[in-house]
Amino acid sequence: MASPRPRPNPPSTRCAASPSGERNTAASDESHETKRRDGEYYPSKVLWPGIEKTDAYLRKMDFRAKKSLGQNFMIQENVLSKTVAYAGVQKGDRVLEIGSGTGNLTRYMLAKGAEVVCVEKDDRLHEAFVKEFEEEVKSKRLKVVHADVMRWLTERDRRERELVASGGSVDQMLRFDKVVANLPFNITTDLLKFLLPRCESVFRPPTGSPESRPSGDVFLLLQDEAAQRLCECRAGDSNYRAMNVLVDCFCSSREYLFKIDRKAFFPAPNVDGALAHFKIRPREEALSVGQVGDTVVTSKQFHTFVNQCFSRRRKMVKNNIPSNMFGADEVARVMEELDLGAETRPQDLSCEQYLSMLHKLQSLKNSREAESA
Ligand SMILES: C[S@@+](CC[C@H](N)C(=O)[O-])C[C@H]1O[C@@H](n2cnc3c(N)ncnc32)[C@H](O)[C@@H]1O
Repeated sequence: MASPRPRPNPPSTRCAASPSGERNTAASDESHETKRRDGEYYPSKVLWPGIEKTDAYLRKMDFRAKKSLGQNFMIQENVLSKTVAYAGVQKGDRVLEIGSGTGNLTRYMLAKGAEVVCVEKDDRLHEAFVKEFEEEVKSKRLKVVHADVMRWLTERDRRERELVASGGSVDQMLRFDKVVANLPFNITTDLLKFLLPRCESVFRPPTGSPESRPSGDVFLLLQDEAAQRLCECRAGDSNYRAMNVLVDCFCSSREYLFKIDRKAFFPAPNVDGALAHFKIRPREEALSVGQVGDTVVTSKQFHTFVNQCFSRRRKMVKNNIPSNMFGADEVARVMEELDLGAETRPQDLSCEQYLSMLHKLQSLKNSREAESA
C-alpha cells in the first residue's frame, strides 16, 4: 500500500520552530546513569526500552557501544513514539530501517503494523536483534539483514539488474514506502548522497497505478546542526551548499521536524539531534537529471558539476568551472542565455538553475565535439 496517505495527527507539540524562533525539544530531563570503564560506555541499568531479551543478552556479553559505528541508541520512549508518529508509520507500510541497533525504533514501527526490513552492520547487535524479534521474523513482518547498508543496496541493485536481464522480476519485498533511521551522525552526508540518486530502486510505486513512478519519504534522525543545514537553507542563503542542491534535485520538500536533546541517546553524544523529513519527488515531477532534447545528463555528472561549482564558495561560479570540463566562452554564453549575472556565486543558484546550466553546457560541448570529429 503505497498510495499517498494523510499523516496521522502528530503530537500536538509538533513544530519546527515556535513563533519566538525557539525549537521544540523532544527529550525529557530524565538522565540515564551510565558508567565509563576504560573510556568506553556501557549501560548501568535497563536502557533498551521494552527490549528485555536484548538487554539481558547485551549485559551478558558486556556490550560496549562503538563510536566508530555511531552507536548512540535512542532510549527515550517519548522520542521513539514521536518519531514514529511524525513518520506516519502505519499498517501496510513497508519501511527500510537503516542501523536497527537494539531494535528500539523497530519495535515501535512493528507495533504500528508496518512491515520492516532492518539493515544492521554490527555482528553483536545483529545476533541480539534476531533473538529479540524471533516471532516477527517468523511471521515475515520483519526481515533482518546483517550488512553495511550501502554495500547491501549496491549488491541488491546488481543482483536485480542480472535478474531482469535474464527475464526475471525484482523482489517487491525490497521496495519501500519509507526509510526511517536513527543514523550514525558520521555517515549522514554519505548516506544521502548514496540513497537519493537511487530512490527509484529503493521506493515502490503506488499500488494501483503501476505506470507511475515511486515516490517515498525519508525520515532521518540527524545531528541537529546538519538537520538545520539540510532542511532550512535555500538558494541565496550564505550557507547554501552543494548538498542542498543535491537534496533539492531529488526531494520535493525537506522539513526540520523536531529537536532531540542529546540526553535522549545512550551514550549521549556531544551534540543534540533532530528528526528531518525528505519527501522524494515522484517521477512525474522529477527534475530533469536524464534526457532533455538530445542531451543526457546523469546524476553522477550533475553531482560532479555542482561540487565543482561550489569548490571555492567565495568565488564566482564561472571561475570555478575548469576548462577541461566546459570552455570559458561556453560558460559565459550559457549564463547569459539563462540571465545569470556574470558575478553569480555558487550559493545564488537554485537546483533548477544548475540543471538548466548543465544541460545547456553539455549540449554545446556535444555539438563542439561532433563538429571536430
Ligand atoms: C545511532 S545507532 C541507532 C540504533 C537504533 N536504531 C536506535 O535508534 O537506537 C546507529 C546504528 O547503525 C548501525 N550502523 C552504523 N553504520 C552502519 C552501516 N554502514 N550500515 C548499517 N548499519 C550501520 C550501528 O551499528 C548502530 O546500531
